[in-house]
Amino acid sequence: MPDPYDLVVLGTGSGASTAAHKCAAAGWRVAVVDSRPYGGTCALRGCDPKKVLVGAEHLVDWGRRMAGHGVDAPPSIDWADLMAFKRTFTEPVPDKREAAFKKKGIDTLHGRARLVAPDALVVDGEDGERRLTFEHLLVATGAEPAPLPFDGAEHVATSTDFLDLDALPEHVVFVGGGYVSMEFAHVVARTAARATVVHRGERPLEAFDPDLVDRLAAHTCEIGVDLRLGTSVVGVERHGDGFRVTTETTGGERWTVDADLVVHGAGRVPALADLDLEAAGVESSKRGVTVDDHLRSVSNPRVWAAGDAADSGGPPLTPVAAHESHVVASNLLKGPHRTPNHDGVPSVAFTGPPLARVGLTEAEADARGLDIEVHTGDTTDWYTYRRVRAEVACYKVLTAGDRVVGAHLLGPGAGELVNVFALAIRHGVSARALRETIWAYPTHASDVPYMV
Ligand SMILES: Cc1cc2nc3c(=O)[nH]c(=O)nc-3n(C[C@H](O)[C@H](O)[C@H](O)COP(=O)(O)OP(=O)(O)OC[C@H]3O[C@@H](n4cnc5c(N)ncnc54)[C@H](O)[C@@H]3O)c2cc1C
Ligand SMILES: NC(=O)c1ccc[n+]([C@@H]2O[C@H](COP(=O)([O-])OP(=O)(O)OC[C@H]3O[C@@H](n4cnc5c(N)ncnc54)[C@H](O)[C@@H]3O)[C@@H](O)[C@H]2O)c1
Repeated sequence: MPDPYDLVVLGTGSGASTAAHKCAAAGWRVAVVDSRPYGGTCALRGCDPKKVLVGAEHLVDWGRRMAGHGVDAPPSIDWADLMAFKRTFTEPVPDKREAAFKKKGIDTLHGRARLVAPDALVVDGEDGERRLTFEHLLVATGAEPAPLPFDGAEHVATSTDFLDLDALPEHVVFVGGGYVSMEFAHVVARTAARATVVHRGERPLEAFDPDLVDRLAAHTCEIGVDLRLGTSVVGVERHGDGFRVTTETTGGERWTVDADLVVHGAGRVPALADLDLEAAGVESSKRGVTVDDHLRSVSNPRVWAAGDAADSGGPPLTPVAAHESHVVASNLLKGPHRTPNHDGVPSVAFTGPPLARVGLTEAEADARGLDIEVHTGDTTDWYTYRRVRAEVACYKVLTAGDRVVGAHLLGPGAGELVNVFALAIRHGVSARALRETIWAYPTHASDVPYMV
């Protein structure tokens, strides 16, 4: 294998792949390194397997809502079968990804990477340690579950463990009330099992519109999830065949709940801990590798970062990691000229129904001093939502003059519809243009003119 490399890429997920492929296509000598099977979080342990489970959950929920309205016997989830179906998506990924790298002439290394000098690293693999030197390094090591600062943290399963369960235990307690916990709790609620979410904040899904979150939170309780707000998990211990979870409310009251499984949904942090960045003079913060506007390390010009491991100001989401990988590739090949554009990045919590946002919240628009108009309403009695017997559906769209600056959607189809508003925000499509577009009917998008 040639050494030094023009580019070594740490990671094989969304933040890594584009840069590796583009630089190899330009004739660079490239190596990729991963300590886990190739493919990264999204394809193997995140978005893709999660959405397979969510798809089944939505089918069960829709079937339940339609029961007695032309549909008999709502479907039910067979967990083992669903997991087998999920694995048809995840299992082929590592070999396919590695073969694609190799086909482009990229060297593929397996093992844990650690920096040892400003231009060198060591890969600790099955065949022992191997030292590599590089002209450029891309850190795309992603994120990992945040360390939990309480006794018994070793008993807490990760989202990766949850997504690979052969059987779903009777009662699952989730620590935290963000994306992971809320999405998984809604899946659990559509099985024979029970879910409890223990969240320390006053609302779950804190980055979303508070009014829509309140509706979703109420619905979450209605479908049987025990949602404990203003409550922190402060300890987990073994108890019989399961676990006892100790919690404390903001008022200082202690409460315990017994669980068959406790799952970490308490946030993720950049996976930099054992990279030894200091050895290469690479500065980082708790949000990732400290980078300039071009995603280059501020302290070591050989080093670049993209995705969840980069302190780029972008949210830790797959499309952002992929976009940043493009930006790094472009800057590596043509010199630093491109900056990432994080405007109008949509985000969806795939609960049942999904909750989506893009652009600014009302509070963020106020903080920027924007003179906004708020278009909001309950849509459960609109045709689109009555037809599927939606129990909860609403929207809030923010405009400043003729400009759409934020959109917040809750209800079936929200995860697709938000992309229309993302297009408008990112490319300056006016509210008037959205009203005057001829949308296919009847579709979720055909409601857009009534929302702006
Ligand atoms: C359960 C879950 C669900 C999610 N759902 C969504 C969703 O629906 N939509 C969405 O947009 N985002 C979702 N995300 C977030 C999304 O998965 C991430 O933002 C995205 O995968 C980040 O890509 P990345 O390339 O930065 O990192 P990753 O895909 O995490 O890749 C990093 C790679 O680096 C490797 N690595 C780390 N350290 C080292 C080392 N020292 N040496 C060698 N290799 C190393 C890791 O093994 C990993 O393969 C979800 C995340 C989770 C956990
Ligand atoms: N649909 C999606 O796009 C999707 C899905 C899953 C994950 N993700 C990504 O993964 C990241 C991590 O997701 P997540 O759900 O783990 O974290 P999160 O940051 O969304 O939410 C975690 C919440 O847990 C709370 N918390 C922390 N410790 C606690 C404790 N001891 N007791 C009670 N509450 C506690 C925090 O206050 C926080 O609000 C997200 O930021 C997101 O970028 C995205």
